[in-house]
Amino acid sequence: MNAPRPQLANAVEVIDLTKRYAQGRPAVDAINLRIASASYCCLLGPSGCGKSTTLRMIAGHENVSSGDILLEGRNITDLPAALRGTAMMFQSFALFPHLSALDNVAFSLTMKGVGKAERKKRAAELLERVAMGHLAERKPAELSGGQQQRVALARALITQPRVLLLDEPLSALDPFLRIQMRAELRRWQKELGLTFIHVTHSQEEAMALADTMVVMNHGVIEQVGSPHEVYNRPASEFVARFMGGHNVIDTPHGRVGVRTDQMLVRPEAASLPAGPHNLQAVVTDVEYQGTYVLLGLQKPGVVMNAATTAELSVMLPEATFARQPHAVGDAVQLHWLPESAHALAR
Ligand SMILES: Nc1ncnc2c1ncn2[C@@H]1O[C@H](COP(=O)(O)OP(=O)(O)OP(=O)(O)O)[C@@H](O)[C@H]1O
Repeated sequence: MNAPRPQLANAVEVIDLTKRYAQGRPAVDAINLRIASASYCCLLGPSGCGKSTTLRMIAGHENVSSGDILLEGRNITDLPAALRGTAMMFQSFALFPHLSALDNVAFSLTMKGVGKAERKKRAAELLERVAMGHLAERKPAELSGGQQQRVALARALITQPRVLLLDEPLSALDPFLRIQMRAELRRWQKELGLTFIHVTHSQEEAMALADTMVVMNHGVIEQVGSPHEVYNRPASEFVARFMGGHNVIDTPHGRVGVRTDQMLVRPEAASLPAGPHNLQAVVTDVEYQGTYVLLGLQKPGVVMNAATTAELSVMLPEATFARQPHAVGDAVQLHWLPESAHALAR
């Protein structure tokens, strides 16, 4: 009998990983990252931040300029993609249109020289596992987006990877299906006990899925943490603005982030405790959003015209707004508790 496989703390470790496509700033600039075994990790950031390049280097689809990639302690930096223990699931699922679901799943076993009967058996088992056994003979065009995703998942899993790499896997789906499928991905990850590394530009998607979020910008990692940590304690001004739901405010003690739902709106003349936790402001926008009302505000004295955008936002529960409504042009004071303000690095 085989000894049980030791549970290694890190599935993937990236050390000083750099990718330089051309002269100038590297696309990925000496990043260091540890991704825990059997966790769901989301690489998140704006277009061009280097998240796909990072994923492709882990997959072996892109050479590294310098640095190392370890998978369960093995240095895989220079191994071909097929020998790494990773598998990739792409944006549009990249299924072969002329092959049935079963043959799509079995395909990479053909490449490995596995016999036909064995290929079909293993592919059929995996399709059963993703609840697609009854549709095994259908071609991709005869399947819904969600069903295609399950086939793509089965196809990626047939090589028995230790780590599944997902490059914007939900972006081709309509918004309703996207939410359904992300719940399914999360469920599969937990059930299979595999490590998933998922690239997305959507903060909402990353927060819904990730055990660990890695926020990137300009080829470097700005912050690593659980969705709760990243949302509640953004480390930098970039993370606070990128995650949304925060105001970035200059105080005499430096720049701070305050969540828009942790700001209180008081009348202009209200007497509030002195300190760096108050601001005078003028309401520039009132947006009804159902369970809450979003106020846009500017500092007093800003000349308003059609192009003026709100500098600050406050999210008020609907009932709070109903008790004390505000209209565009109202002068108010904003107030927040000292513990709601978090220092931000530039
Ligand atoms: N094959 C390539 N040749 C040259 N430059 C590239 C290549 N691939 C990516 N880049 C550049 O490297 C940087 C990072 O690109 P990358 O695709 O990793 O970003 P990304 O965050 O995944 O963006 P997106 O969300 O738009 O896919 C960008 O400036 C991009 O233009």
